[in-house]
Amino acid sequence: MNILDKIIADKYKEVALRKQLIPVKQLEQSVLFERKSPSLAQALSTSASGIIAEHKRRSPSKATINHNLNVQDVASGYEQAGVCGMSVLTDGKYFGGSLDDLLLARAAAQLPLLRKEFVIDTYQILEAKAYGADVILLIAAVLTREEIKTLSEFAKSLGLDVLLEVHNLEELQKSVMPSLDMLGVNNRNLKTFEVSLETSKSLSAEIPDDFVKVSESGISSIEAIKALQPYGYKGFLIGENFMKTDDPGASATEFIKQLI
Ligand SMILES: O=C(O)c1ccccc1NCC(=O)[C@H](O)[C@H](O)COP(=O)(O)O
Repeated sequence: MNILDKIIADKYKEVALRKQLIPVKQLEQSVLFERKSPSLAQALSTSASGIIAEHKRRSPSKATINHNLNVQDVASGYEQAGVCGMSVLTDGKYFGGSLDDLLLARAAAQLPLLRKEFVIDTYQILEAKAYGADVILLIAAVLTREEIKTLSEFAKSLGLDVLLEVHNLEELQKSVMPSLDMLGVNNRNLKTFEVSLETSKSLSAEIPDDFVKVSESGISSIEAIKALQPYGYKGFLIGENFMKTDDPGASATEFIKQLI
């Protein structure tokens, strides 16, 4: 079983338990349900930098990245740096994140927030809205076309943007549909954890122009972004490169200053 299969098997159990504890009605009563979400896709399409900066304590490929930060400080630091959006990992077991992280990021910053989660159920999209997200991630590798359609249309009905993540051509071809806003190519091979920007480069021509293109993972230099821009990428999801520092906001500020 690869890591993604393990994460998803755990996620089905977790979501079933969460549903028992907090009914849908209660999520819908969150004051954040009334909030109009700013669009990350729109922010990326008009931005000179296109940075989506991530809050990431640890991951299956890196046991420790940074456990010494407050998510609220990271969120306000990223906002001051001028990033287009922030990605908040909410998975606990594999990434050390939580929905509370999302809520605290929401309280600290106005920028578009992505709930970075392994979404397999509409319930998680209601949670995303109730805890202040503006964007959800759907991962093509773990969803059927029908599931992608149901989940993305549900997210759109709540006013959320949808980022669909692919790793290869097969995943891309099965997933393209109008209820998606952004297509993300993940440069990390989830079997070997190796990262290669070639994945983004080789898939770019297959992504229809209607979608904002996002390159994800393994981006740690201005040169990497300059190399991806000619392939049409407008968004760049960066986690570890900022989070491994003592002050991710300051490091994003310096990065963007050099980029634009
Ligand atoms: O990061 C991992 O090890 C990982 C393993 C299995 C599934 C997903 C994983 N990462 C999620 C992400 O997509 C990244 O956190 C994100 O793209 C940022 O990547 P990086 O800049 O390389 O930290």
